[in-house]
Amino acid sequence: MAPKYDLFINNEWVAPETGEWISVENPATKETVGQAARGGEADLDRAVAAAKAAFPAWSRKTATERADYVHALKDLVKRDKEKLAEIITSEMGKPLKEARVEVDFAIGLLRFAAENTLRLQGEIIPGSTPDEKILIDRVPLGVIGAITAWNFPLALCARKIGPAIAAGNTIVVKPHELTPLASLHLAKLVEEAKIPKGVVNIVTGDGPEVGVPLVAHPDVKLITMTGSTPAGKKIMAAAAETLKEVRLELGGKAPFLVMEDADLEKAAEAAVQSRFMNTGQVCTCNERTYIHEAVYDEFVQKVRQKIADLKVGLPTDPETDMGPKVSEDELKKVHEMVEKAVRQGAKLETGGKRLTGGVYDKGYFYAPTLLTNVSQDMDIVHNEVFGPVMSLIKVKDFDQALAWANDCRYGLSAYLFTKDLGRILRMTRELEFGEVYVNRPGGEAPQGFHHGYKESGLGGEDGQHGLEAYVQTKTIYLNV
Ligand SMILES: NC(=O)C1=CN([C@@H]2O[C@H](COP(=O)(O)OP(=O)(O)OC[C@H]3O[C@@H](n4cnc5c(N)ncnc54)[C@H](O)[C@@H]3O)[C@@H](O)[C@H]2O)C=CC1
Ligand SMILES: O=C(O)[C@@H](O)[C@@H]1OC[C@H](O)[C@H]1O
Repeated sequence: MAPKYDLFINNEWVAPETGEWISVENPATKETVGQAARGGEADLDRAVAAAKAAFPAWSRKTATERADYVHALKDLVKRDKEKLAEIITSEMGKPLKEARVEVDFAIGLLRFAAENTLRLQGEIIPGSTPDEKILIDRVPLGVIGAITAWNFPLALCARKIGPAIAAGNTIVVKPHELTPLASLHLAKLVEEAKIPKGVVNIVTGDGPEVGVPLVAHPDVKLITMTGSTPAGKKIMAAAAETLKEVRLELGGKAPFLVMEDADLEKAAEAAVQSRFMNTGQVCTCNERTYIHEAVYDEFVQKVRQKIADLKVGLPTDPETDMGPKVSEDELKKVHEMVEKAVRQGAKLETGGKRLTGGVYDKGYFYAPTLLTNVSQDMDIVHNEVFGPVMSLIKVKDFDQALAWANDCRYGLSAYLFTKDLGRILRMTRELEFGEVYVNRPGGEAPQGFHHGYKESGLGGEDGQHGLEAYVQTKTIYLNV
């Protein structure tokens, strides 16, 4: 039977004040796989009050004590890896093998937070008199508000909960309304790990009813959000009312540069993987592939074959490489973008349509799509597709590739395939992206730093820099 979840507030499961629940749909079958409470503002207020009440005791625990709790949570996630992967797949549609990778990533994020909270060091600097010392301490902020997207239902939650609580804060999480189930299972593990009440609270519901009051709440000190650029801008503007810090992980439009000296086989493999992983629904996906004209034809041949080899099907089938889009709306958005690109002169090599027949009729399956003859002025080169559509653009040299890569309002990830160290060094200076993959496919590490420039966001997450986002400095002029 599909599970029905209440809200997780103060380590208790409480019914929403709205008296309503959201049905969560499997995008591969349209079956209901669970129900999550439709929270409202009063629920959110209760959750923030619980988090605020929990803060003094939690922040007074030693870093080691907090780390032990986060380790315990991580161990339970590890224990439930298969169960969590199944939940992710059922609510989001990514192939089970990718869902397992997501669980491993969540484990890595929790592990990093637990292992590194003792490294949140302060500073001692000379005072203004011989007897004075100035201490710059690092202290937690208080209640954190976290808002997540649907493409990584578990990892995005872990990415925010781990460092926030390890650093001594308490947290209220609003998962995406399409995919709340993995985070609710995580809430059960928070309970089992005996993390004290009120430290982690999960309020499900949609953006206007839970997200908006979370951002507006005066007792919430920092908002960390993953999602679209338009929503991120609204959140930033709303947070200004209470002068809250915001950390925003937003859209991307990653360029993938393939130069004439690249290992073409590896580049083609990585380009396809980085485009079609999670059905193209990752902010770091290869959204536009720039290929040097000397190797363009050979590269097209290689990616055409690799795309033809992709098996689209039920995400629970071990043979499946690519599952459905997450929703009907998302599928339509992608299809309209492809149609527009073709109207603007792109050549549709393969795909470009919804898949039908057999299992496809039940879900939101879109054919892996290849567009050639794409030019820099087309809309598809500038707007985030977030779907299984590969756009190939021919460039005459590295200068043109760099210029076109930077001709973009986003600045999260980029890819470069070349053996030329001079080009690699030049790219480090000139490419306007916060995360660059050189001669490898995408996929960030928990110890790295996931940070977008321009309209891709603000602040960044992961690693030591990401952990430090959850503390503020306190300057103490110490005189005895
Ligand atoms: N950065 C990324 O990795 C992601 C980017 N996207 C992009 O966003 C597009 C739309 O996806 P959506 O799910 O509609 O994203 P969205 O940005 O609307 O939703 C993300 C989260 O923000 C919440 N939210 C939305 N508006 C809010 C507001 N004003 N105040 C507080 N919370 C708010 C939502 O309830 C959800 O939990 C996708 O097609 C894709 O292009 C989607 C998912 C992840
Ligand atoms: O939201 C996104 O798409 C990214 O932040 C994504 O989250 C987990 C993946 O590893 C990231 O690329």
